[in-house]
Amino acid sequence: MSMSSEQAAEYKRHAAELAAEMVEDGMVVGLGTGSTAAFAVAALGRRYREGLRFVGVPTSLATEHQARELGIPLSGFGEHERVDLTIDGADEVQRGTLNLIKGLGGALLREKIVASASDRLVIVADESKLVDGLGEHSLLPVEVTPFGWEATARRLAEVGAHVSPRRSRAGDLFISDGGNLILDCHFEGIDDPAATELAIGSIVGVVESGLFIGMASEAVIAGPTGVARLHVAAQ
Ligand SMILES: O=C(CO)[C@H](O)[C@H](O)COP(=O)(O)O
Repeated sequence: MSMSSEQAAEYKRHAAELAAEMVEDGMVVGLGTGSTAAFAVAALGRRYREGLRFVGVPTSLATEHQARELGIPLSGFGEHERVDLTIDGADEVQRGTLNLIKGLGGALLREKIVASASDRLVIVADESKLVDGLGEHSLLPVEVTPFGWEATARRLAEVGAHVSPRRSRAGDLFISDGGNLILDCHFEGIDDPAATELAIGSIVGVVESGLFIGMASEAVIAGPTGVARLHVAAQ
Protein backbone atom coordinates (compact mmCIF):
# COMPACT_ATOMS: atom_id res chain seq x y z
CA MET A 1 0.00 0.00 0.00
CA SER A 2 1.44 3.40 -0.95
CA MET A 3 1.74 6.11 1.71
CA SER A 4 1.23 9.86 1.42
CA SER A 5 4.24 12.14 1.77
CA GLU A 6 2.80 13.45 5.08
CA GLN A 7 2.55 9.89 6.44
CA ALA A 8 6.04 9.06 5.19
CA ALA A 9 7.41 12.19 6.92
CA GLU A 10 5.69 11.17 10.16
CA TYR A 11 7.17 7.64 9.99
CA LYS A 12 10.62 9.05 9.20
CA ARG A 13 10.36 11.32 12.24
CA HIS A 14 9.30 8.40 14.51
CA ALA A 15 12.25 6.28 13.38
CA ALA A 16 14.71 9.16 13.65
CA GLU A 17 13.60 10.21 17.11
CA LEU A 18 13.90 6.67 18.44
CA ALA A 19 17.44 6.41 17.05
CA ALA A 20 18.40 9.80 18.51
CA GLU A 21 17.59 8.34 21.97
CA MET A 22 20.53 5.90 21.48
CA VAL A 23 23.07 8.73 21.74
CA GLU A 24 24.82 8.88 25.12
CA ASP A 25 26.95 11.49 26.88
CA GLY A 26 30.49 11.78 25.50
CA MET A 27 29.82 10.07 22.18
CA VAL A 28 31.22 10.98 18.77
CA VAL A 29 28.12 10.83 16.57
CA GLY A 30 27.98 10.54 12.78
CA LEU A 31 25.24 12.81 11.47
CA GLY A 32 23.61 11.41 8.33
CA THR A 33 22.15 13.14 5.30
CA GLY A 34 18.64 13.30 3.84
CA SER A 35 15.14 14.03 5.06
CA THR A 36 15.04 11.18 7.62
CA ALA A 37 18.49 11.87 9.04
CA ALA A 38 17.51 15.55 9.31
CA PHE A 39 14.79 14.57 11.83
CA ALA A 40 17.49 12.77 13.86
CA VAL A 41 19.77 15.82 13.74
CA ALA A 42 16.85 18.02 14.88
CA ALA A 43 16.15 15.64 17.80
CA LEU A 44 19.86 15.64 18.70
CA GLY A 45 19.84 19.45 18.64
CA ARG A 46 17.02 19.36 21.20
CA ARG A 47 18.90 16.82 23.35
CA TYR A 48 22.04 18.99 23.19
CA ARG A 49 20.05 22.00 24.41
CA GLU A 50 18.72 19.83 27.26
CA GLY A 51 22.29 19.07 28.42
CA LEU A 52 23.46 15.93 26.55
CA ARG A 53 27.09 16.40 25.52
CA PHE A 54 28.42 14.87 22.30
CA VAL A 55 30.19 15.95 19.13
CA GLY A 56 28.86 15.41 15.62
CA VAL A 57 30.66 14.37 12.45
CA PRO A 58 28.48 15.58 9.54
CA THR A 59 28.21 13.53 6.34
CA SER A 60 27.43 16.48 4.04
CA LEU A 61 27.59 20.24 3.80
CA ALA A 62 23.79 20.37 4.21
CA THR A 63 23.95 18.41 7.49
CA GLU A 64 26.91 20.51 8.66
CA HIS A 65 24.80 23.61 8.09
CA GLN A 66 21.78 22.16 9.94
CA ALA A 67 23.92 21.03 12.90
CA ARG A 68 25.66 24.41 13.19
CA GLU A 69 22.28 26.19 13.20
CA LEU A 70 21.20 23.92 16.08
CA GLY A 71 24.39 24.60 18.06
CA ILE A 72 25.70 21.01 17.85
CA PRO A 73 29.52 21.05 18.19
CA LEU A 74 31.20 19.47 15.17
CA SER A 75 34.39 17.50 14.79
CA GLY A 76 36.24 15.34 12.28
CA PHE A 77 38.81 12.62 11.73
CA GLY A 78 41.72 14.90 12.69
CA GLU A 79 40.43 14.75 16.27
CA HIS A 80 38.72 11.35 16.34
CA GLU A 81 39.82 8.02 14.93
CA ARG A 82 36.44 6.37 15.41
CA VAL A 83 32.79 7.36 15.50
CA ASP A 84 30.74 5.69 18.26
CA LEU A 85 27.38 5.78 16.53
CA THR A 86 26.17 7.06 13.16
CA ILE A 87 22.50 7.67 12.40
CA ASP A 88 21.77 7.87 8.69
CA GLY A 89 18.98 7.26 6.18
CA ALA A 90 18.97 4.92 3.20
CA ASP A 91 17.28 4.53 -0.16
CA GLU A 92 16.86 0.76 0.20
CA VAL A 93 17.36 -1.59 3.16
CA GLN A 94 17.49 -5.29 2.36
CA ARG A 95 15.48 -7.42 4.78
CA GLY A 96 17.68 -9.86 6.71
CA THR A 97 21.11 -8.61 5.62
CA LEU A 98 20.56 -4.86 6.20
CA ASN A 99 22.67 -4.27 3.11
CA LEU A 100 21.88 -0.84 1.72
CA ILE A 101 21.64 1.43 -1.27
CA LYS A 102 22.47 5.00 -0.31
CA GLY A 103 23.33 8.20 -2.10
CA LEU A 104 20.20 9.43 -3.86
CA GLY A 105 20.85 12.60 -1.83
CA GLY A 106 24.31 12.77 -3.40
CA ALA A 107 26.32 12.40 -0.18
CA LEU A 108 27.38 8.77 -0.50
CA LEU A 109 31.15 9.30 -0.36
CA ARG A 110 31.20 11.16 2.94
CA GLU A 111 28.44 8.90 4.28
CA LYS A 112 30.51 5.82 3.46
CA ILE A 113 33.69 7.25 5.00
CA VAL A 114 31.80 8.02 8.22
CA ALA A 115 29.96 4.66 8.17
CA SER A 116 33.19 2.71 7.74
CA ALA A 117 34.73 4.46 10.77
CA SER A 118 31.63 3.86 12.93
CA ASP A 119 31.31 1.26 15.67
CA ARG A 120 27.54 1.27 15.05
CA LEU A 121 25.63 2.41 11.98
CA VAL A 122 21.93 2.79 12.72
CA ILE A 123 19.73 3.30 9.66
CA VAL A 124 16.48 5.23 10.01
CA ALA A 125 13.73 4.91 7.39
CA ASP A 126 10.05 4.56 6.71
CA GLU A 127 8.98 1.06 5.72
CA SER A 128 8.77 1.88 1.99
CA LYS A 129 12.59 1.54 1.98
CA LEU A 130 12.52 -2.16 2.99
CA VAL A 131 13.15 -4.50 0.03
CA ASP A 132 13.77 -8.19 -0.52
CA GLY A 133 16.45 -7.51 -3.12
CA LEU A 134 18.58 -4.40 -3.64
CA GLY A 135 17.84 -2.49 -6.82
CA GLU A 136 14.11 -3.35 -6.60
CA HIS A 137 13.03 0.30 -6.54
CA SER A 138 16.12 2.45 -6.35
CA LEU A 139 18.81 3.38 -8.80
CA LEU A 140 22.34 2.76 -7.57
CA PRO A 141 24.29 6.03 -7.36
CA VAL A 142 27.99 5.75 -8.23
CA GLU A 143 30.32 8.69 -7.55
CA VAL A 144 32.97 9.15 -10.26
CA THR A 145 35.73 11.60 -11.05
CA PRO A 146 34.67 14.33 -13.51
CA PHE A 147 37.66 13.61 -15.80
CA GLY A 148 36.78 10.84 -18.22
CA TRP A 149 33.34 10.18 -16.74
CA GLU A 150 32.02 9.06 -20.12
CA ALA A 151 34.67 6.29 -20.22
CA THR A 152 33.77 5.29 -16.64
CA ALA A 153 30.09 5.21 -17.64
CA ARG A 154 30.90 2.80 -20.52
CA ARG A 155 32.75 0.48 -18.12
CA LEU A 156 29.74 0.54 -15.77
CA ALA A 157 27.51 -0.42 -18.71
CA GLU A 158 29.82 -3.42 -19.29
CA VAL A 159 28.98 -4.70 -15.78
CA GLY A 160 25.24 -4.51 -16.53
CA ALA A 161 24.21 -0.96 -15.59
CA HIS A 162 21.99 1.39 -17.56
CA VAL A 163 23.78 4.63 -16.72
CA SER A 164 22.45 8.21 -16.50
CA PRO A 165 24.60 11.09 -15.30
CA ARG A 166 22.77 12.95 -12.55
CA ARG A 167 21.85 16.52 -13.44
CA SER A 168 20.86 19.58 -11.46
CA ARG A 169 17.43 21.19 -11.93
CA ALA A 170 19.09 23.57 -14.40
CA GLY A 171 20.26 20.59 -16.45
CA ASP A 172 23.97 20.86 -15.59
CA LEU A 173 25.93 17.86 -14.37
CA PHE A 174 25.33 17.47 -10.60
CA ILE A 175 28.48 18.10 -8.55
CA SER A 176 28.81 16.24 -5.22
CA ASP A 177 30.18 17.79 -2.02
CA GLY A 178 33.48 16.12 -2.94
CA GLY A 179 33.55 17.81 -6.37
CA ASN A 180 32.73 14.60 -8.24
CA LEU A 181 29.88 13.51 -10.51
CA ILE A 182 27.16 10.97 -9.75
CA LEU A 183 26.17 8.32 -12.29
CA ASP A 184 22.77 6.81 -11.48
CA CYS A 185 22.85 3.15 -12.45
CA HIS A 186 19.83 0.97 -13.08
CA PHE A 187 20.42 -2.76 -12.70
CA GLU A 188 17.87 -5.50 -13.42
CA GLY A 189 18.09 -6.47 -9.73
CA ILE A 190 21.35 -6.81 -7.81
CA ASP A 191 21.50 -10.54 -7.03
CA ASP A 192 24.97 -10.50 -5.46
CA PRO A 193 25.52 -7.05 -3.89
CA ALA A 194 29.05 -7.84 -2.64
CA ALA A 195 30.17 -9.03 -6.10
CA THR A 196 28.54 -5.99 -7.73
CA GLU A 197 30.30 -3.67 -5.30
CA LEU A 198 33.64 -5.32 -6.10
CA ALA A 199 33.05 -5.13 -9.85
CA ILE A 200 32.08 -1.45 -9.70
CA GLY A 201 34.88 -0.58 -7.28
CA SER A 202 37.49 -2.05 -9.61
CA ILE A 203 36.61 0.37 -12.44
CA VAL A 204 39.15 3.18 -12.80
CA GLY A 205 37.41 6.51 -12.27
CA VAL A 206 34.90 5.19 -9.73
CA VAL A 207 35.29 6.92 -6.37
CA GLU A 208 32.62 4.94 -4.47
CA SER A 209 29.33 3.19 -5.07
CA GLY A 210 26.19 3.57 -3.00
CA LEU A 211 26.22 -0.12 -2.01
CA PHE A 212 26.81 -0.38 1.74
CA ILE A 213 27.47 -4.06 2.37
CA GLY A 214 27.71 -5.41 5.93
CA MET A 215 27.93 -1.91 7.39
CA ALA A 216 24.57 -1.36 9.11
CA SER A 217 24.30 -2.77 12.62
CA GLU A 218 20.64 -1.93 13.04
CA ALA A 219 17.72 -0.42 11.12
CA VAL A 220 14.92 1.50 12.80
CA ILE A 221 11.94 1.24 10.47
CA ALA A 222 8.63 3.02 11.06
CA GLY A 223 5.26 2.35 9.45
CA PRO A 224 1.55 2.22 10.23
CA THR A 225 1.97 -0.55 12.82
CA GLY A 226 4.69 1.30 14.75
CA VAL A 227 8.48 1.33 14.90
CA ALA A 228 10.57 -1.83 14.57
CA ARG A 229 14.25 -2.28 15.37
CA LEU A 230 15.76 -4.73 12.88
CA HIS A 231 19.10 -6.49 13.23
CA VAL A 232 21.12 -8.54 10.79
CA ALA A 233 19.56 -12.00 10.63
CA ALA A 234 21.79 -14.98 11.45
CA GLN A 235 22.85 -16.66 8.16
O1 LIG B 1 21.93 8.42 1.20
C1 LIG B 1 21.37 9.47 1.39
C2 LIG B 1 21.90 10.77 0.94
O2 LIG B 1 23.05 10.62 0.14
C3 LIG B 1 20.09 9.49 2.16
O3 LIG B 1 20.31 8.97 3.43
C4 LIG B 1 19.07 8.69 1.41
O4 LIG B 1 18.94 9.25 0.10
C5 LIG B 1 17.70 8.70 2.12
O5 LIG B 1 17.14 9.98 2.08
P1 LIG B 1 15.72 10.28 2.70
O6 LIG B 1 15.81 10.06 4.17
O7 LIG B 1 15.47 11.73 2.34
O8 LIG B 1 14.73 9.37 2.05
